[in-house]
Amino acid sequence: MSLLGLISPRSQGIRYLWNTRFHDFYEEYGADTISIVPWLSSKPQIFSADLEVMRQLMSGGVKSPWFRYRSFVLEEWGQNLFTSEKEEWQKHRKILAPAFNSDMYADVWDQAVRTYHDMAEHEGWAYQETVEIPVMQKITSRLAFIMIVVCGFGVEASWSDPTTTSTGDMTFSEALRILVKPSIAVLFPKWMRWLPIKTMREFRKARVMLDQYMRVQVNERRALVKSQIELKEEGSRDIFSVLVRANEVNAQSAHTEKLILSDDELIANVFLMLFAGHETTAETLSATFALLAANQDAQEVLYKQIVEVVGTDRDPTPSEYHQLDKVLNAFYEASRLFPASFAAGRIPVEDSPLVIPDAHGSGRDARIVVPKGILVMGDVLGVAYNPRYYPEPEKFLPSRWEGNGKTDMVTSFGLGPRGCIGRRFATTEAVAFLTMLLRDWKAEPLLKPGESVDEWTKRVIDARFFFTLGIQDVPVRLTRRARA
Ligand code: HEM
Repeated sequence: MSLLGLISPRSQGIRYLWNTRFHDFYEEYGADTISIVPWLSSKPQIFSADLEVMRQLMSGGVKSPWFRYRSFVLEEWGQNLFTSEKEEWQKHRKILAPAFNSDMYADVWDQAVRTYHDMAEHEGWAYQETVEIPVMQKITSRLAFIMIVVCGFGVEASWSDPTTTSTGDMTFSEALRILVKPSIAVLFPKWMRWLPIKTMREFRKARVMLDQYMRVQVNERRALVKSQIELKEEGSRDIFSVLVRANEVNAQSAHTEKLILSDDELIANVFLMLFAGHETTAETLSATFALLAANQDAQEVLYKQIVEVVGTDRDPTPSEYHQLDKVLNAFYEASRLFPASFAAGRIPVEDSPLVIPDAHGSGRDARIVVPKGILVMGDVLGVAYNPRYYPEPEKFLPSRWEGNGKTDMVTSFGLGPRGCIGRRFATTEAVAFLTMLLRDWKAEPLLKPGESVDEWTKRVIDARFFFTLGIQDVPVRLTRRARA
């Protein structure tokens, strides 16, 4: 979409995709894939809410001619798994994938449980019967931040760490928080960071500090990992340590020496985790709380399963993840209704065929060739609200994910070999945290004076856009559940 398109009242800016998700847009043209031809200037674009078209665009691995639309935010730290294509992408994926293993997920689970206890203690919830949370995102964002800092970087972080920048030197945690909070600083040209504006100054300082810190860390961990390998000792399980270790092992092996990341690439990938995994998880979790608060029956189903599986007097263990499938399904359903990554832009690097299925009875599939350089937008929101795939798409129905193979239809984490590498990281964190919180508390809408639940739902269950799609501020009231 052009700048003019984004600001024109007819297009309603970036909310256009949200406002058209109920398919009137596609129905108007009798197709799930349409082309948009600008009146004055700029190239035509193709939009598709068809799952088959999305598969062709998004699933491609090393051979795919469909390159991702460039993301300046994710390029901030250099080439990484998200921004690279073809053989370069394959190299990054092969090195990173082993870090996402069952040990790491067990670590994520334990850390999410620990963080819940830490939060309850520091927020003073222990002796309260009700807790009012004006903005749930403040909780989920801090959780997601701690998770990625501890399990991604291997750095200690806790609920009581300061959240604002002190006037003295920044801590590592503070600097990360500045970079990770949705800031317009990343969107402006780099020279603008030298302007005498507080946000820009802080951003620049945090950026420089983290860069220096990470370079020292790479060297220190490399030395540590080398000695661990020699002594055949087990290393730490955070992503950073696992990557440094994989790099060292590969560097020592004649067969895999091509699978080595430079220091810059290593750092770029660790920061990518922070960006790709923080806001996405925090917003989806907040949406899950909002939807469960507005749908008490669905919340009771989860509560029942949590008590059946875990009981009320011990913490859940990582091996119970699969038994808590109703909790996972609620998170999946929230990610369908509020897909953080709401559109998948792809541009072919050569003229490329695209099959457009006959979704509305036109008689046959269309086979087109998309010229090199034309933007094709996989409309993730359009698919998520397409009644051909999800009956009554606007309803929050976690039970739609029950049954064998149903979760293959989860599109909110991407598709195929280029799908989200952090999917299990996010779902593990979510299931562990939801289990802990919903076992202790019943979540309900926190209403304004005189407001009804319907009015709350209208106000809150609505999209908000920044780098990703999120939900409006979620105000929730927690009431303590009686323990058996
Ligand atoms: C609810 C949480 C999350 C959602 C909804 C989500 C969604 C997605 C989607 C849709 C893609 C594919 C985008 C495309 O093809 O254009 C993706 C890719 C990716 N995600 Fe996530 N993500 C989440 C959490 C995470 C976490 C926790 C991490 C890291 C710890 C992560 C790391 C990545 C990376 C590195 C890629 C690029 C993979 C590749 O290109 O091979 N994500 N994510």
